[in-house]
Amino acid sequence: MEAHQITKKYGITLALKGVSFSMPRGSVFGVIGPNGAGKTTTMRTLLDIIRPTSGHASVLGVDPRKAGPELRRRIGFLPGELILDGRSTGRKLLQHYADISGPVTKGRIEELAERLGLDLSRPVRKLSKGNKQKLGIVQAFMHKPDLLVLDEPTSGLDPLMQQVFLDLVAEARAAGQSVFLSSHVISEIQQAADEVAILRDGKIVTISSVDKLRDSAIRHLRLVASGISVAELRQRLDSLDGLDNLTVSSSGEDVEATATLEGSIPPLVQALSTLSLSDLVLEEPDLEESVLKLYSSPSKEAAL
Ligand SMILES: Nc1ncnc2c1ncn2[C@@H]1O[C@H](COP(=O)(O)OP(=O)(O)OP(=O)(O)O)[C@@H](O)[C@H]1O
Repeated sequence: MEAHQITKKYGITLALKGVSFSMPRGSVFGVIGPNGAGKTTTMRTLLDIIRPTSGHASVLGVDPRKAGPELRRRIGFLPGELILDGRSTGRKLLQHYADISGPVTKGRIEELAERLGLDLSRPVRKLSKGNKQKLGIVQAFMHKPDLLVLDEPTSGLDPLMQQVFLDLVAEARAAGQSVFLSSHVISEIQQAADEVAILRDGKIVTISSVDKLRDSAIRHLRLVASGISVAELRQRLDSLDGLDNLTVSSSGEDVEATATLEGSIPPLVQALSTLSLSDLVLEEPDLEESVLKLYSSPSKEAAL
């Protein structure tokens, strides 16, 4: 799937300001961004539910504006706001969708429903929000489409069901299907996606592999040293690249320092090598913190 400089205006609101990306077939591509960033609008233009103001896209190698039901059948779409016929039972509704976008392998709907703990015999109007979302997930996955487009797929799902969903994504990927998903949950993107785009204010701020994003993420540092003054320790750490939010204080005989570290570790290890340390903690990179920084900081507008 490819997008080239897509813009979308709603009246005077410029919802998309030139969105471009390329997603290799068979990969899982995640989009994250704050509310109103343009995630849903991006998906809708890719699926030709709405027309872009300018720019163009290619979906499964086809221009979605020119493609008909044949392309739609190759796509499984889970919209952010599901509108379902409340009078039908889940089973009837899914059968109806299967008639439109099938073929669906016999037993597939039941298998997915069972894995998600979804009762297919209940009228849709009596289902909870999470159970309606499960129905949406089943209809997106059931016909094993070449491309899955999923808008906030785990919204309303409990942690156990979120894991089932992640399993379904992993299986789709293993079967060669492509997955384009949006999420507010960074850990979910981290687990599910190969690549992640961060969308902010109608623009892609960063496209990066999840591994690269993790490498560039912020770590928290805490150390306790003895035989050194507060001023000396501060001086030694202050000059390190990527070290921020440094605090140094004395506690009895010892000196304690805390900081955040963004970037490589060896210079830090070298700076600490001659210290007499009684404690040293360098936490797991905090992807969430790095991403939230990208949501708001104008200085990070370059691809990682
Ligand atoms: N039909 C519409 N008419 C007018 N403005 C719209 C319409 N749909 C979206 N917008 C505006 O376009 C911008 C992008 O909205 P969009 O729904 O794509 O964001 P989003 O990233 O999906 O947000 P969220 O995380 O809250 O779902 C917002 O400023 C929104 O108010």
